[in-house]
Amino acid sequence: MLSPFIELRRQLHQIPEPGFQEFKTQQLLLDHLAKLPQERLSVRTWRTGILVYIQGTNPTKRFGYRADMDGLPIAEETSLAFPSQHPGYMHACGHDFHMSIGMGVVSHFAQQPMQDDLVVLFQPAEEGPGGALPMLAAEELQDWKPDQMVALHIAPEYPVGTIATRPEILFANTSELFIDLLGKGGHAAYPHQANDMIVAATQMVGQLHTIVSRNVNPLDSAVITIGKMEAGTKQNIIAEKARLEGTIRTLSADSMGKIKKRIEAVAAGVESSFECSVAIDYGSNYRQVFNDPPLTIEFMDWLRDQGNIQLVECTEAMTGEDFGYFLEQIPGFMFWLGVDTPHGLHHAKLEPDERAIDIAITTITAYLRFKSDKK
Ligand SMILES: CC(=O)N[C@@H](CCC[C@H](N)C(=O)O)C(=O)O
Repeated sequence: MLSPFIELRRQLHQIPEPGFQEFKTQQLLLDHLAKLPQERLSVRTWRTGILVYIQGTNPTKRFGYRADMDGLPIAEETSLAFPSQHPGYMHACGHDFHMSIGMGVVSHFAQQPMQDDLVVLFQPAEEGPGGALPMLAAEELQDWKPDQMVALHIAPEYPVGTIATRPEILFANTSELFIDLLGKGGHAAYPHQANDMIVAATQMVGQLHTIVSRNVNPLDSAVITIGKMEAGTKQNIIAEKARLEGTIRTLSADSMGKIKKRIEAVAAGVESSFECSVAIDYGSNYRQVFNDPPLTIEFMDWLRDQGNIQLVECTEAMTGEDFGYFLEQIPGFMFWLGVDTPHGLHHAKLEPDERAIDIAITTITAYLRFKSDKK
């Protein structure tokens, strides 16, 4: 028989929704919560998110676990028997796993409470525009703010039964990047009477790709990726507009500032050489995920003592996570959970191994109980 949390994951997998539109997801989670023993549970909603308070038996502290909720605009290409029912949307970053693990943690402590209190947060919009910062500021969280936070992210590259983490920086600083170029359209046969924004945009992409290699210290990692490019209406019309959409990733906050200055200089150059206008919008920006060193080292030592998990001390990743905002205000850490699949995060064929769900629930509940009993 399937574990109830694998079943829940399969239901969640079928209803991926964009950030702050996780309406069905929220309802499904609320329905699940309603079926649990209610004596120790209090539930609040915030926008499309949910906050669950589980009262301990003799609390002196409040722990927190955070799961993100949104899906991605990817058309699923997996061979799963329970694919997305929302065309063009997919849980391709494991948030269906993160939520079902969160529900597993709630369910465990609702039935077998620990001494301390626990708040489990189901947070919308991690992929953008970012739910963590407004959730942290929300009234609903103010009197429930945890003293320590933990979160996980699925990791396709590690076998099931593996946990990878490190003290200090785990994930990078990120900034979204939206660039709108406006020139002059015209007839394809009269290029001299127009300013072609396809040519300007492709030149600009080339120049943007020199920034990391030429302007950033090679010992300080950074990434600029343009993931989307839009321009033109028809093959014989010169494009008046073009739009580039991308993301910037850096390990140091200093490099993020430098890169933005260079992007603005490149934009000014494109404006003057193509006689066009270039508008830049940095969208939402996420703080690095900085794992509290003493808590992370304590967790890693505890994991080693358990003997049932393969612990990897990993390097930093250039992925971003708005959980970084939680860690800026509340000590804690994030870790990678091995789900062993050949396709990476944000891939249409991502098929994480579901055995990792129960492993994560067992590990997190045992760790929180160890922390709670350690007084
Ligand atoms: C773990 C993961 O894949 N996170 C996302 C976070 C998105 C950040 C933001 N919307 C951006 O694109 O800069 C990631 O893409 O790393």
